[in-house]
Amino acid sequence: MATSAMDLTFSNPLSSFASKAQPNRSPKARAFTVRCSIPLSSDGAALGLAERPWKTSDARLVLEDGSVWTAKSFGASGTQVGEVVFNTSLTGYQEILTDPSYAGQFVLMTNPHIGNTGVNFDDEESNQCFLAGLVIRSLSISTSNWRCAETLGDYLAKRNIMGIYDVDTRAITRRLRQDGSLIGVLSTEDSKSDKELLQLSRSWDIVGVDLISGVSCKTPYEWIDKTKSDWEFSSNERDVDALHVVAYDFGIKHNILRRLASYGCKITVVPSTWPALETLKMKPNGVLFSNGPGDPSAVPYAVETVKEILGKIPVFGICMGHQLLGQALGGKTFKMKFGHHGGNHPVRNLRSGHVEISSQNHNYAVDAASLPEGVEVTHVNLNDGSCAGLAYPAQNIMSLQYHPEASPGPHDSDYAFQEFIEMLKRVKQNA
Ligand SMILES: NC(=O)CC[C@H](N)C(=O)O
Repeated sequence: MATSAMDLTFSNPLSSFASKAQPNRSPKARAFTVRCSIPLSSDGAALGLAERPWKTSDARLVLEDGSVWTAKSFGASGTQVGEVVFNTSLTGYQEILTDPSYAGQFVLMTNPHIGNTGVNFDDEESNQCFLAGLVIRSLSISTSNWRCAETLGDYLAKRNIMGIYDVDTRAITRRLRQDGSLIGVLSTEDSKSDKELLQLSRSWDIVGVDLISGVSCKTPYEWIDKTKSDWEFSSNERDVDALHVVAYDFGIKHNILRRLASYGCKITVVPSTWPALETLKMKPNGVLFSNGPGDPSAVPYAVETVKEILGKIPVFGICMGHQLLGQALGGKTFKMKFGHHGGNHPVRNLRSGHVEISSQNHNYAVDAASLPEGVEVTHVNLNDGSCAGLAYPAQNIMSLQYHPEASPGPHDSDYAFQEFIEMLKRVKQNA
């Protein structure tokens, strides 16, 4: 049946409350617009019944444990293999889709309703979607957000990323919690049997694979963008005499760079294979080792680079960067059962005693017991007691297993950037 895209404007039932509470709010905020498709009869008259504005073809997700989950497809079609992980964030699916650390993984969102805010120009965490695919319970029939530029389905289709909906995400999450992360194959191709897909899932692995070389930039570049005014909740002190930070791109999220720029840093982003010697020649005030996908044990060349820089320049490691630092200091990393993926992980800062709610995305962790003397565990994940942060003050080293740039997620951990800046200033003053 033919459809006609149209905008429907509704008055906001909360508008009288909103206008009393925030008298300066623009009148626009009192109405909202829903983009939807109305099925048309042959003579073009609207029938009044909403029809789903995306194609609905059948898809299967076959897990390595032999289970087969039928679903509807959106985004790209085809056959794709990857590791299935669940993410408990309630918001921020666009930042999650563009987080390069998800390369090789299917992200299953536990929040059942996804797509309602569409996608926009501001929330990209990188220039590409590197994840294997998106698994959700229900795809929103409409988008209603003032920043929306495109529907989620169109966005994924253009980036050739597969998505499925109408799948029992609670049941799969329980299975992953019980059995650990599983490899899966997602397919829209009827010609492939369940058995073939199962074989494919069992012949693929994510452990021991270097995934950072596929997502890192190829040549160095300068970064200047800052976070917007809604992030000015902390001091964001701007130094006239800017601190120069070299950021190793293992799959870096843009908000890490935006936060550093907002704190007054001049930033040079370098590829994962950039020699330590070249970095030392640049005489930066600090080095950042970024987040990144995959197994930290599969990238010994990156650990070597970190080792060559430690003790010579103050460093900050985030997520993969933290794991590489742990290894460079002589510690070990291990694969967790199903990892931490979400915007609601409680972490205790052991120095201040404060608990922060943090944004996390990792499947590996540093084994705190393997770390040499002098290395301090500064943060602990309160869900499972795993190591969430390290410091080695004698060598001006600090790191976090989670995401202080909080995109998406709560801003509780932003102070870590301030601590990094203070460390750089201290070292600079004492030089
Ligand atoms: N966000 C990240 O940097 C992830 C680190 C690593 N790839 C892991 O899964 O543990």
